[in-house]
Amino acid sequence: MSQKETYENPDLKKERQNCPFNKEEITNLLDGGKEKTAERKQLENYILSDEQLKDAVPMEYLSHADKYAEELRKACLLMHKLENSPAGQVPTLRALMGAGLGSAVLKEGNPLALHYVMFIPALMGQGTIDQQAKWLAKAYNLNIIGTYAQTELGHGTFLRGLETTATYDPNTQEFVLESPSLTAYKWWPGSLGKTANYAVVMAQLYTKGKCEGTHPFMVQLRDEETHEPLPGIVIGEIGPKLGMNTNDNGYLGFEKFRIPRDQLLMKHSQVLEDGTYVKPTNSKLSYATMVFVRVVVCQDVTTNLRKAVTIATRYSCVRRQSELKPGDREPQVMDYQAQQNKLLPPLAATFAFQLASDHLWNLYNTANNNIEQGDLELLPDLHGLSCALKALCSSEGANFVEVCRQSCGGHGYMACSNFPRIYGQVTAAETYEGENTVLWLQVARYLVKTRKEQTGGLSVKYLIGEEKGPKTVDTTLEGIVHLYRRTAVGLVDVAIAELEKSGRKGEAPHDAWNHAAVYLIKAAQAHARLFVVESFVNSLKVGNLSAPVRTVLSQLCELFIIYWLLERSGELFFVRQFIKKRLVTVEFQVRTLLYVKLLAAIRPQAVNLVDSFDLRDEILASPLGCWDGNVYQRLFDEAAKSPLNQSSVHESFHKYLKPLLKSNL
Ligand SMILES: CCCCC/C=C\C/C=C\C/C=C\C/C=C\CCCC(=O)SCCNC(=O)CCNC(=O)[C@H](O)C(C)(C)COP(=O)(O)OP(=O)(O)OC[C@H]1O[C@@H](n2cnc3c(N)ncnc32)[C@H](O)[C@@H]1OP(=O)(O)O
Ligand SMILES: Cc1cc2nc3c(=O)[nH]c(=O)nc-3n(C[C@H](O)[C@H](O)[C@H](O)COP(=O)(O)OP(=O)(O)OC[C@H]3O[C@@H](n4cnc5c(N)ncnc54)[C@H](O)[C@@H]3O)c2cc1C
Repeated sequence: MSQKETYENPDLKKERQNCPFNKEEITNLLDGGKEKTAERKQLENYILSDEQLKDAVPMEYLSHADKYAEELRKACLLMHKLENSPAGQVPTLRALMGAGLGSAVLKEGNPLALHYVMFIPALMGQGTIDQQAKWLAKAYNLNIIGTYAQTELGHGTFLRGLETTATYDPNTQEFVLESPSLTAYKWWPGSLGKTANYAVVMAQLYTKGKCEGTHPFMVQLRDEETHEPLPGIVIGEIGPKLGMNTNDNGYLGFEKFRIPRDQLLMKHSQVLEDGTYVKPTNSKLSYATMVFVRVVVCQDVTTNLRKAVTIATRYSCVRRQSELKPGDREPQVMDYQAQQNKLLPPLAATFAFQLASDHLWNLYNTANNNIEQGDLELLPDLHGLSCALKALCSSEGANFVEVCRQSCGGHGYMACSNFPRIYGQVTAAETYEGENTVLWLQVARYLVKTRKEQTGGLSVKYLIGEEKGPKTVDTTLEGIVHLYRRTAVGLVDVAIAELEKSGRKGEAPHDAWNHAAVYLIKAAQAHARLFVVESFVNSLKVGNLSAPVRTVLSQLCELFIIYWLLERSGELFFVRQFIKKRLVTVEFQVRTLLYVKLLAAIRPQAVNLVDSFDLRDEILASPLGCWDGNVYQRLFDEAAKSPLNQSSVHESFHKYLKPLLKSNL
């Protein structure tokens, strides 16, 4: 029987009556078309109907090692199912690696994720045709399993500071890999601890006595039969983390470990037999794998946020608490304006982030195709935008997930609510693939350069030339977007002024940069927000939307844009001409009024909107968020699974508590 034919909480039922828009239209929009929705549903049925992929007990009750073994069992089973998948191989892999369908089966992280998310992309992006011919088929067929080993105990951010060396020996035509210190040990790579037997390793390349910087090397780590580490390889797992505990992050040391010359991935730079080094056209091409992951992380974080918002919104319409009108029945907590203020901005953000991530994905594909043809023109814009959106979506996403958890009161703190796992994954994305502050500073570097040199890519065009648009308060959506633009330009100018002030005081450029960091980061964040709001507004202008869907999406768009403006109103004060014209005060008052009106207007559609995400109960994995709203029964059922409830008196009572009770302390 489908979940929709069973019990349905009466409050949720009421929320779902008279929905003014077609939910399916939004589902199709988010999936990328009707056919894509059908394909996704088919894939979900195929995967989620398999009894062997279900958990016998909740993961929280397993030991660290058992969790890993259990997730690996399911991960391998999923790979066996790949062949007969009703969707294509790539869509299936994408669904299984990320926060959507994959998370319904592998709740604590997929031990094979790095193989698909970084190892294969690194081979494709960094390997020559010959190298791809040698390893790609093996990797796709899972004859070998790889990871991406870059970060070390001593350095994650500063890649030029990596210590692992790969020294070319022309006599044997081999590279000798070495970890010269404890801090040189690779530390963090996912799947490295126990799963992978190969890795793309980033190491400082030495040839003819000279260091040529970090380069990617294909390295076998374990015997293909016994899985034992090869002689000269020191390997292990780094231990429990805040989340993602079955990604088996690991450590790796090299003791004069030799690999053949042709295991340097040589698509962009080469070492010839005699040791001659051939430079790449751009030294940052070896960073391309990170760019790919930054792009997909934006989509992944958005999927996770959608889960959190669905759980919190449904729960808030089932939960009744306190008194709104004296003497009346306790209201649904969603009817408190304070609760709407918590949940409707993240609901709107899921649309804003998805639309911006779609833009980034398109830019990535175009830029990547051009790079394959030797045209690197789009690379700076791709780097700037991928850093900006990765940092924005993950940081705002993590904050929103935490707000969703809080909006569920005590029950949101339960492990079974799924908030701890969702938060663990989203906050990890604030750190991995470039720590966010570091990425903001990369964005700022691009903005300052563009503004000063008056040349840059599409995403920074607004920094070139004089700003256009109204100079007074304009209450249209376009007017607000213009305010965002003026703020973004204004903050870059403030940061540049700060840099120049330090320069006039005689500070060296690197010191001036450090002393302007607060302004630089604000400028980078304003730029990222501008891109997101512009994407949202522009997406609503085009496309084949029905009038009711356009109405509700426009309300969400407006709410989101105003929400951010109010949240970040302090930043308007940095821009001098806003204060001069008393723009800030007027804007603030007008916007607050409108914001509150929009909360009330969207409130009745909150459940219908999260329903349109079409996230199956197995993906939400939370008694608080299930479609039927049978929250209390499901919480009780979850508690029944606790090992502490398997006997009326636990053995520890006899061992510890009883002697204490009987003693006379
Ligand atoms: C089919 C399957 C796929 C499906 C996927 C589906 C779902 C997956 C979703 C989720 C994933 C799930 C699981 C994965 C989980 C975890 C994976 C985590 C993996 C990792 O966590 S893996 C390690 C990542 N670790 C970093 O992320 C290090 C950060 N640290 C850096 O990134 C650099 O260190 C930096 C940039 C800070 C300084 O680097 P530096 O010191 O060398 O730079 P420097 O300052 O000298 O130069 C500056 C000049 O380079 C340009 N520039 C810099 N970077 C560029 C780039 N990338 N591209 C093009 N240009 C670039 C600048 O724009 C400038 O340009 P200009 O000079 O013109 O201004
Ligand atoms: C869950 C998870 C999975 C991971 N998976 C992988 C993997 O598969 N492969 C891999 O190679 N790595 C992986 N990593 C490592 C990850 O990429 C690094 O942790 C990350 O890049 C941050 O580097 P760091 O740890 O050296 O932080 P640090 O750079 O030491 O950061 C510490 C603090 O210093 C600040 N800081 C550093 N540099 C600057 C600067 N220039 N200006 C201002 N502030 C600065 C940071 O903002 C931060 O506040 C993973 C990490 C996590 C958490």
